[in-house]
Parts: sequence; structure tokens; C-alpha cells
Amino acid sequence: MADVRLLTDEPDQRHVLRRAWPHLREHRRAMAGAVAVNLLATLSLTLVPVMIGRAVDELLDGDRTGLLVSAGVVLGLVIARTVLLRWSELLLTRVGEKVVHSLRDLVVERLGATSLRFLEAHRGGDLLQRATVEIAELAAFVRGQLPDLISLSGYLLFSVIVLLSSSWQLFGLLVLVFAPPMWWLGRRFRRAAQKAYPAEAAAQATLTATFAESLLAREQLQIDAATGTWLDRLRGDADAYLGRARTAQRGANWIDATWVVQGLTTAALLVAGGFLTAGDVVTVGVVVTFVLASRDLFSSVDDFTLVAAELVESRVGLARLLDLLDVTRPPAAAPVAAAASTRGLTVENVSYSYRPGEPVLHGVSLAFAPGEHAGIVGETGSGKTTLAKLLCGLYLPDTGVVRLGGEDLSALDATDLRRRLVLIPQQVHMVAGTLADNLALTPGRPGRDDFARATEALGLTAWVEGLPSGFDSDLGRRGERFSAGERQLVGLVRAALTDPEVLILDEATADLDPGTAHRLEEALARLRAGRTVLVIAHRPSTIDRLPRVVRLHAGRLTTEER
Ligand SMILES: Nc1ncnc2c1ncn2[C@@H]1O[C@H](COP(=O)(O)OP(=O)(O)OP(=O)(O)O)[C@@H](O)[C@H]1O
Repeated sequence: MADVRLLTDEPDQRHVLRRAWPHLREHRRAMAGAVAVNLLATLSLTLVPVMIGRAVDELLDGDRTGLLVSAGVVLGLVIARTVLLRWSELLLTRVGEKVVHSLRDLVVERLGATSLRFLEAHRGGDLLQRATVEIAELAAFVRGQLPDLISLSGYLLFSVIVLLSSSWQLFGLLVLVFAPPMWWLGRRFRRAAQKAYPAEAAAQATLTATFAESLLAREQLQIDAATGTWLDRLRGDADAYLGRARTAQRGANWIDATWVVQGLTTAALLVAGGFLTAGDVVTVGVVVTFVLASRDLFSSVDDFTLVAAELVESRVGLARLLDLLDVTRPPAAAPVAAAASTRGLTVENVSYSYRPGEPVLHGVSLAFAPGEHAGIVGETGSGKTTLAKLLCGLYLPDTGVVRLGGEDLSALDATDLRRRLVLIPQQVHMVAGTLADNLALTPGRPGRDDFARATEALGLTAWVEGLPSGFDSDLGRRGERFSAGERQLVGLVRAALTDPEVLILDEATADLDPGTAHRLEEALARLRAGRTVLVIAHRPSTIDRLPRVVRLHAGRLTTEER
């Protein structure tokens, strides 16, 4: 089985910022500016208790002028802090949004370009969760908590400098009474959170995946009266999620114990301050500065505890996002082997398995000349669709090689490949919108005139004109207003717009009405000229018309029928 790197439910949390740095690098100037303004705002806040302490001393000394100056400085600091804080929040939000935006674009780009095998190996809901919910949470964190987090870090740093220079004795006391229990509580919280939050995120992704799958399969579940069983499964996932969310919540309870530590510290500062002022070691103003600053410090720690939970969650989300970006990173360009001298499309000793040790194709070798028209037939499950996907490079073979014009498909540029080889699957997928919206999903961004030219060339103008609003006909959320055959007509028009060297049509197995079957045959006959056309044929009428037919049986080529 060809290697496919898989996503991890609970990816490594270590060094997430360092790993995210390549995505942040281009924003580093804007980030540095925003952080600098934020730190200035924090410095203004840190100086307020110092000025109040000085004002208290001036009041006790009867120094009115000094008191007025100090009061004016306090006012100035508060105003400066308010203005600077708003400004920094604005800057941080702006740069944060830009980072999140570019991450989202990158995720969409990577998922769009990643291999079919990778997509099939993961539950759609998990990818959805990483590409939408986790990015949205990251954006919310950037808007809501990131400015607080930077302020808090700055505040801690400035407080230490200011308080240490005011009184080393009171500072020592503050450190002794406050820091050890806070460190211990923080450690308990971190330990609990490190396990609980990734587990909670993984359980949430599982629940999203199960729910997304039940929506897709809703019709089948109703037909089979299996909704109840499925609901049990959904309930099981929901219970698992709730259990993990509760564990995460219990971890957060450690944070509440910080209140007791805060009370103890204030009491200790007041008592020690009383003794120190009585012995003329410090002034009353310094004690006031310490009590006020420690209150600010406590409220910062409270804020920090709130932010800490969000921080851990965002870190988990970021780690899951980086995991997705990591495993979908395009491989380094392989050295291009010298082109073999073969022409057309060749399959050389190709094997493929979806699950290790269970090959569905065994050493298949085939060659289709340029301009050849051939059919691939075989019973259900014989490997026709798998072969078609290998032939157009959607899967890479486990062993062997598929070449176009002598070049290994895996060495071709992805965009070039998609232009040269087009597959029309049995079930052509449509997006919500009009026929024009769906035709626009073709390389080269074709417009109305191109649509008209392509339908004309395929003899489908009358068919389009017969639709309620021509190219503007609404096809429903997933194109459900079109039958399987009509969707294949859309696929053929898209193929005509792409103009590939090789066209592979996996014929729809659903019964086609005679009108649609005739249009498909006619359009395919017109599209044939000058290109290789391979049809995975199911209908006897198609098989009868094919000049060459190869047959697969249980993943092996059996006979060339003509
Ligand atoms: N995405 C997948 N994951 C796992 N197994 C798969 C996948 N797609 C196909 N298979 C298995 O591979 C085998 C070949 O399937 P494939 O669809 O290629 O056969 P087929 O000849 O095209 O069948 P049909 O005529 O019914 O379309 C089958 O056993 C099928 O169950």
C-alpha cells in the first residue's frame, strides 16, 4: 500500500509556536509593533500604584504641590493606558486576523491539492473540524485573549521591577507567600489540562464526523430504518465528548484555589508593612503601593487563569491544524526520470490496495495509443474504477508505473496533469448553484461564451436551452435536480472546456432515459476526435460499439475481447 501520512487525533503539543513560526514570519513586524504598544500600555498601568503610594506619602508630609503633581501623573497614566491599550488591541486583532486568514487559505489550498487517498483515509467531519471550527476558535482567541495574555506577561515583568526597587523586604515576602502555592496550583492545572484538552478536542472531532456522516447518509438510514442505531452511536460519541469535557472542567477547578492564596498574601503584606513602617524601614506610601500593586497582580493572575484555559485549548487547536498542514505538505519534487520512449497512456505492472495486504489490482499492464478508443469491462468490484483513478493519477500505484507520453504521472505537475487527463466519474459531483456555477469548476476559469461553444460542439445546445433557465438553471444543493446521466453530460461539457489528451468516462450504472443515453453517446462521439477515450463500460450497447475492450476479473487483466 502506497504511503499516506495520517492525521493524529491528539498531535504533539510541544513547540507549537516554533512550528507555527514559518506561517507567522511574514507578519513579524506588525506583531512586534502591536506588542510594543501593548507593553507601553501595561507599563502605564504598573506605574499607577507607585504614584498613588507617592501621593500618600506627600499627603502625610503635607506637600500639597507634590500631591497635585502626583495626582496629575496618575490621571495622565490612566488616560495613556486606556488609549494605548485600545490601540494595541486593534493592532493585535488586525495582525492576528491576517495570520488566521492566511492559515485558513493554506488549509483550503492543501486540502484541495492533497491526494484522494489521504481524503479517503480520514473522516470528513474530522477534516471539517480542523479546517473550520479549530480555525474559528483560534481567531476568537486572537481577538479575545491574546491582547490580555501579552498585557499579563508584561505586567508581571514590570511589577517585579517596580516592586523590587520600592522595598526588597516586602517584595521578598510577596514572592514567598504568593509564588510557591501559585506555581504548584499552576502545575496541577497544566498537568490536568495537557491530557484533558486534546482528548476533549479529539472527542469533539469524532462527534462532528459522526454527525456529518449521518447527514450524508440520511436517506439510506431512513430506508434501512437504521436511524435509531445511528442515534445510539451519535449518543455514544456525545457521551464520550461530555465525559472528556467534564474532565477538562475538573482540571480548571484547580484555578479557584488561587483565591485563598491571594487573601493570605494581602494579610501578610499588611501585617509585615505595619511592622516595617513602625521601624521606619519603609514609608506608608510604599506599603500602599505594595497592597495596590498586589491587588492588580491578583486580578491579573485571575485573568490569566481564565486565559490559561483558553490558551491550552487554542494550543491544542493550533497543534491539530499544524498536524493537518504538516501531513498535507506537498512532497518535494521527485527527480524526473528520463521519459520512456512510449507514447500514449501506459500501465506497467501496476498493483494497488486500499488496505495493507489486500490488493484490489494485481500487476496490471496495458497500453493505449494516442487517439485510441477503448473500453474496460468486468464484474462489480473487479477494480475498474480503481484502475480509472490510477490511470488519471488520482491514486499512485503501490508498485508499477502509469505513464502519459512516456512520463510517470507522479512526476507531472498537478495542474498540468489535471488538464491533460480528465476522469468523469459514475457520480459526477455538483456544487450548490446553477449549471453555469458547476461548469465554471474547470481549469482556466472559462466564461459564458466558452460554455456556449463547448455545448454547441457537443450537440447539447438544445438540451441546455430546454432547461428552465438555460445556464442559469438552479440545480439544487448538490445538483439533485439532475439525473446521473445529466450530471455526466455536465461532466462531458467540463471535459470539452478542459480539452484533455485523455478522457476517461466511468459510465453511470443507473438506468438512463433513452433521450439522455442518446445525448451522452452523441456528445462522447464528438469529444472523441483527436484524443484517447477510455470508457468503463456497463451498458451492453456501449460495449458493442467499442473497437477494443479489455476485461478485468478480481483485479487481474483476463482477456482482450477485441
Ligand atoms: N475507497 C475505498 N476504500 C476501500 N476499498 C475500496 C474503495 N474503493 C473500492 N474499494 C474496493 O476495491 C475493490 C474494487 O472496487 P472498484 O470500485 O474499483 O470496482 P469496480 O469494478 O469499479 O466496481 P463497480 O463496477 O461496482 O463500480 C472492491 O472490492 C471495493 O470494495
